[in-house]
Amino acid sequence: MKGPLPPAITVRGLVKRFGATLAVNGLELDVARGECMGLLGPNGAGKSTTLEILEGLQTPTEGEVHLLGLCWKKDAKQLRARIGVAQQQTWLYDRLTVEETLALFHSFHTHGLDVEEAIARVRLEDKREDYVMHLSGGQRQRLSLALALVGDPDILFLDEPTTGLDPRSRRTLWELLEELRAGGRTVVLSTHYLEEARRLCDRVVILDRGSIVAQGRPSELIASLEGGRPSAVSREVTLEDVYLAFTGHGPLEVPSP
Ligand SMILES: Nc1ncnc2c1ncn2[C@@H]1O[C@H](COP(=O)(O)OP(=O)(O)OP(=O)(O)O)[C@@H](O)[C@H]1O
Repeated sequence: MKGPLPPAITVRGLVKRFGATLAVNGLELDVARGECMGLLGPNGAGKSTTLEILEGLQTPTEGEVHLLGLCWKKDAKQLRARIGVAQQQTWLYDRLTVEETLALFHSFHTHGLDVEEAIARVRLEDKREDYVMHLSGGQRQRLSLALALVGDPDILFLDEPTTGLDPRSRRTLWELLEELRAGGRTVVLSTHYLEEARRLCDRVVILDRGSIVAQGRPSELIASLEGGRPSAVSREVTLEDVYLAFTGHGPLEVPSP
């Protein structure tokens, strides 16, 4: 008899050192299937390093990482086919069109979305025949997302998917990501935009200096600070307050455990 499906991601005792720098310091993480989890934290907190280890692009110094019950050491080929990655700066061929770029990436996969479907998912139909070098920043980001989706992955990793975009392009991308979420895919994204985390993520993990300083549903984290609101702070507590409080820079006090 088949047992329950393994969780999307489990991380145990993850450590990554670069020389004297401790980039990730004993991380423990579980991501359920279909969950959208956000990694937040100040510059240098270890978000990209953590994502890159999950994506198989870096090897951990210590610890265990399992994705869909598989691990990079033994099951790299299988895992490659089951994850999609959109990095902060995806390297693209400027002299290919949108359609050609997707066809190329599609050819790397044995199954997945067809090119037309991937183009439609990110609403680039009217840019299909444009060269990549003529795309705007937001259109490039949407193409990167389509490239991550073309293999129809079980887990999608997005490293700061909307950094550098204007507010309208950011909103367009949020709408696309909300649709993906609704489709039940597991998503892990890193972001500096708290509004993005609040809008898209079921759960956020706040990292600081390689360790988790807080985690939970955005609404739970906000509620956890409500009691510590000093009278000087009469407005509603926001996710920004949570972020600042847990990284040691905010006006609200973190409740003692
Ligand atoms: N290849 C590397 N060699 C040496 N140090 C590194 C390397 N990659 C990351 N680091 C260091 O590890 C720490 C964590 O970096 P990381 O890029 O993971 O942080 P981050 O949270 O993604 O930051 P940001 O928000 O600025 O992208 C930093 O101190 C960084 O300088």
